[in-house]
Amino acid sequence: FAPPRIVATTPAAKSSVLPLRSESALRSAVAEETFEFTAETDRVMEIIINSLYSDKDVFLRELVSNAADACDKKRFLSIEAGNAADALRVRITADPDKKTLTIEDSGVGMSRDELVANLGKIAKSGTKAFAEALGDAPDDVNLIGQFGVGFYSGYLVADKMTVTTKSMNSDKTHTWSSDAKSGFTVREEGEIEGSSGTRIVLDVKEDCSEYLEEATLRRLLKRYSEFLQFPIELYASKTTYDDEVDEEATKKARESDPDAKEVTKSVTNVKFDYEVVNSMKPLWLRPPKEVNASEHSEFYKSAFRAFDDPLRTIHFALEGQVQFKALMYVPKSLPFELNQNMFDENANSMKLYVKRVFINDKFDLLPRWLVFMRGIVDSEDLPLNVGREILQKSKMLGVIQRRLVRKSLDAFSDLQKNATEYDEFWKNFGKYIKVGAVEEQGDVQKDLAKLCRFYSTKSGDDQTTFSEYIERMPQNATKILYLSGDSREQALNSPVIQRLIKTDYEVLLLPEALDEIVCQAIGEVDGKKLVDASKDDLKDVFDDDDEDEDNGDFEELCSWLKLQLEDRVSSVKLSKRLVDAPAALTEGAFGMSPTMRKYMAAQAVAQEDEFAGFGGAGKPTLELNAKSSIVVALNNGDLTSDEAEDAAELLFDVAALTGGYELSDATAFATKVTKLMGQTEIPPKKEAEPVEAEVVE
Ligand SMILES: Nc1ncnc2c1ncn2[C@@H]1O[C@H](COP(=O)(O)OP(=O)(O)OP(=O)(O)O)[C@@H](O)[C@H]1O
Repeated sequence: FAPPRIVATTPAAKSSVLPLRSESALRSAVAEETFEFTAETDRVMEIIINSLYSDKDVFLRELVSNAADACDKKRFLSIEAGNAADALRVRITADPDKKTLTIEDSGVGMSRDELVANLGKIAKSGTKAFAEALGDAPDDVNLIGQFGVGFYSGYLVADKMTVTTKSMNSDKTHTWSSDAKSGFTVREEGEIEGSSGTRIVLDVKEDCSEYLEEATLRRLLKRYSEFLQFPIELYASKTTYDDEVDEEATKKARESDPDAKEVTKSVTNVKFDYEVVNSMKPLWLRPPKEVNASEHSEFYKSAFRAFDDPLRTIHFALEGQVQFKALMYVPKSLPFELNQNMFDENANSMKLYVKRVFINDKFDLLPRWLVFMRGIVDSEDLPLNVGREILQKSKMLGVIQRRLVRKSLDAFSDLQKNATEYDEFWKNFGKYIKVGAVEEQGDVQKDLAKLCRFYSTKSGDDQTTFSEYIERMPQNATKILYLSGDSREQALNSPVIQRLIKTDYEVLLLPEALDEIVCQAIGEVDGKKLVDASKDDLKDVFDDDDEDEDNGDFEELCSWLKLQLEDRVSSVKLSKRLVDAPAALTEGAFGMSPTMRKYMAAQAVAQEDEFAGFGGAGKPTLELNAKSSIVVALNNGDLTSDEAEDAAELLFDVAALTGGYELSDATAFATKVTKLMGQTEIPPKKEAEPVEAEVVE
């Protein structure tokens, strides 16, 4: 049955959510202003209209979630003001004759300024990032929601959108309208009695008429709005089979028997009315065991605009002094917003509800290293109408936070049981875990340390955990050694750990400054101290401290080198750690590794603060390899010669380069190397062998 044309007298219009005047009355209203979209918005709309055409369905999810958000806001504001909010609902009406689809809500609505601001520019992340991401996946409509361009997705199916809205805080009603090509107009509709709300009318494109069909709308709304807390009502047909008196048959029957009973017949009646299509039972209130994976998946996708399934689901209720229900998801991929800035404030997606009322998603329900988690907390005891600051400090919130962190840690540690899953997790969220290990203390830090992975001299392309490292440690060994570097290869090739590698003592290789900060913060794992291999004297590692500390036959060379390199080294001594390299630079216990020096210097530049110059703190020690031919030659040579001076400089520069330090004067280094190359004798060209001509028959 074809759905009817909607006229003013149908139940639909009578019970309109937003009590507006008829359309002609609206049109007669006053002055209209014309606006241009910001350049960014224009670009996004262009992308939406031209490239995102493969899954147009999402427009309905976007517009219905905006409508439900508006209802959420109104409910919250009404409670805060001590008023009862009137019936909150969202209504969807298709008119196949006019080719319009209308989405109405009785939410907060928008004032004129809000209309211009919210629907004139991109709400959140901006087009640049949007367009960049689309570069890789030009057809991925799921990105729309993630970029906060939800409203504009309406243009996937509509040539024109008209938004009529009345704000909770204003008596005036305004209409926004745009064909997405030539900016938008806003006009005032004059005073209209009644409550706030928004009505969006889409002029549906010729080739999108399926979105005017009841079956399509019902299917999509079921998918997208099942978990929304307000009634989502679709204007739909209802067929009833009623018994009616069959006059004709009754008359006939009574001709032969005047006392015959009325004859009835069954008739089909089709009525149109609004029908609630969602169950409105929040998922998190249901007993965890009764919610299956596909329900979680649907909920996760619709509540958090995700496009893949969650990696893990954490669903629990806490009873007792503090009561709340929580539902958290570990995402499978890094949420888009975090691509640009790993702690983007807008990326926080933990929603706080108090007794089923949405409060907001801006609370720090989790420490910042868990910013990637998505979820909902519904508290029974938090006050509904208290300011954010007070609530943020409340003890109850502290209890909730601790519990959420604990449950998250349990889930991560459970993930470790599945190597493939954990690899994926670590690739996406490893840096958050590391930041957590730096910022947390006590048991939480210990648990985070268990989740950390690092490259090592024995791990190859895989990474190792502290506990795997400890299992491989020699008996009685007490130190977990690490070395930072610009890259894994650079650390691996550093002369500082040559002998450790030769003697099979494992060293963690840390290619990022954060890794080193993590090791320093953790300090100790299962009683084994974490020690920087370039700072430690390694006495107990090599077990050969019988050799005394003095520099023996090299005493004079060491003192001379110290004088030569006075501004760059704090001391010069014979080394126990070297195998092939002639020399290495090492740091004292309180020194700073080259990686850390560079990191601090970069921070100082970035922040332009008092740390500037900090990178130069402390001088390293130059350690010499007594078995190296160049060191032996220097020791036996004339230290007053220019050649000895050059060799001393080169010795230092090579040690600095291989250790990951930056050369202070690269030109001087190049000059010396060029001079050396000049002394290299390259054998003369070999006589070319006469080539025998091939005989072609
Ligand atoms: N039905 C509505 N009622 C009231 N305000 C609305 C409605 N629809 C949109 N808005 C306002 O317009 C803004 C922009 O909406 P849009 O969907 O483009 O982005 P968003 O909802 O903020 O971001 P996201 O889509 O990522 O949630 C919203 O933040 C809201 O303030």
